[in-house]
Amino acid sequence: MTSRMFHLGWFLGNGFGVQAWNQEWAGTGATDWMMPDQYIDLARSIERGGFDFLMMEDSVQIPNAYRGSSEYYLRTASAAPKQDPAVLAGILSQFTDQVGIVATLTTTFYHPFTVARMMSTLDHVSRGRIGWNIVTGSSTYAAKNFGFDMPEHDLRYEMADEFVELACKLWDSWEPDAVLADVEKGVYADHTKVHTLDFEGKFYSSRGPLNTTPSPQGRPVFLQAGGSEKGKDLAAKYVEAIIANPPGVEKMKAYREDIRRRAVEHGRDPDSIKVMYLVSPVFGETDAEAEEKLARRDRAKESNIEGLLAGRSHLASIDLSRFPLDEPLPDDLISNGHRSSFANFKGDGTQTLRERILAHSATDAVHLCGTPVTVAAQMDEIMQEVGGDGFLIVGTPMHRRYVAEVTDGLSPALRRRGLIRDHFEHRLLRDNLLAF
Ligand SMILES: Cc1cc2nc3c(=O)[nH]c(=O)nc-3n(C[C@H](O)[C@H](O)[C@H](O)COP(=O)(O)O)c2cc1C
Repeated sequence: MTSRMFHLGWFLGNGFGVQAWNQEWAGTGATDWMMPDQYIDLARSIERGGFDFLMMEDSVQIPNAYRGSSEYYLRTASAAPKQDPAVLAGILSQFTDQVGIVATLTTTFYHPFTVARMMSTLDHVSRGRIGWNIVTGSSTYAAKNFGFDMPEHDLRYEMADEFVELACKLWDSWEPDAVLADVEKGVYADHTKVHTLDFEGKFYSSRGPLNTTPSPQGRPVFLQAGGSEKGKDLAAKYVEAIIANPPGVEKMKAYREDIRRRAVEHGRDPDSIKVMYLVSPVFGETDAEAEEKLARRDRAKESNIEGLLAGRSHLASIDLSRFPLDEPLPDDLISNGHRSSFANFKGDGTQTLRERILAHSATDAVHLCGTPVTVAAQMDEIMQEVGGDGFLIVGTPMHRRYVAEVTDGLSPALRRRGLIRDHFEHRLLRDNLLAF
């Protein structure tokens, strides 16, 4: 049986932040992280490697969850400092031609008009290659930077729904043929085709219209990564790609079936939403070398419990230093931050916090390990089992050597099996993403 092609994205998990700054192979990351160069190299490499898009994480705070302090995060440059991914998206669009560029912008802290205008501008300057990772944010401290307390988890999704509705209306406020640019007659736009909205919602209002013209894609491609019930519903209603991290092939399959069912309930074609699974493959010159590397990484986790706890505390907005390491977390502990990821992390209550922190991976739905040829075969088998639609590679560690392993090792191996594109058929990100 011939395998179906699948999609690849690259997830820049620490956004426009400090990457592998003090590790082997980090290059000049410690001093140059705030400059665009390494991201330009990354974007060009994944374009060569046939990826659909580069997705940049974002958050808008210096974390303070672990021990109620920013000490760990600032000492280790963990999740902070960080710059605005939308600025980087604009730069990357000028150094690439075909790959999609996805920026994260939060619905909880920004205004729909700001996001609609920003995305429209980026879609223009990239000639139709922009995506928006729609997130509701998770950190109490981020909310405080904007002067309010973090709204409750499900309420944030209700706000996000109205946010996207209004943003769509703003993108549609110009009819497609409103721009004439008639130099001879001296008429730029037909004002009768540019409409005010006078939108009055529960959370947002806006007069409109948008003060920029319709962009190549009309609106950005929508992506989303929340896996709670509300998160999945928002995704099923609006997005073209959902990022997921359900552990193991069976759960991956069930997750995809669930999303496709929800999409149908929203009157959509289930093939118009791609489910992409987080993975961070480990490569070696031989399978044995890759296994050894993976084992070394697992051993390194054991000596970095504090770092792992601090990371989880940040994502969950819960100070995990308060809980005994050798007992399970309390049953009734739920997160107002990354709710579904935290529930996955907690497990079924039979393992202690220490066991969970060592066992759970935030970046791997399944473990991929071996030579590029071996990993390509593993991906083939998993995708056949799951049914689609692709993988989102998390660069850990995020440095140029790892990028090369993926784009110049794995991508050619996947191409030889006919699993990923060998050229971009279309100009627009949406068309490439929905092409198969
Ligand atoms: C792969 C992945 C990427 C994410 N990227 C971001 C991000 O850049 N910024 C952010 O605030 N939240 C991000 N999130 C959080 C989700 O979008 C979502 O808001 C969070 O997981 C809570 O949703 P849930 O409770 O529905 O799971 C990400 C989650 C995942 C799994």
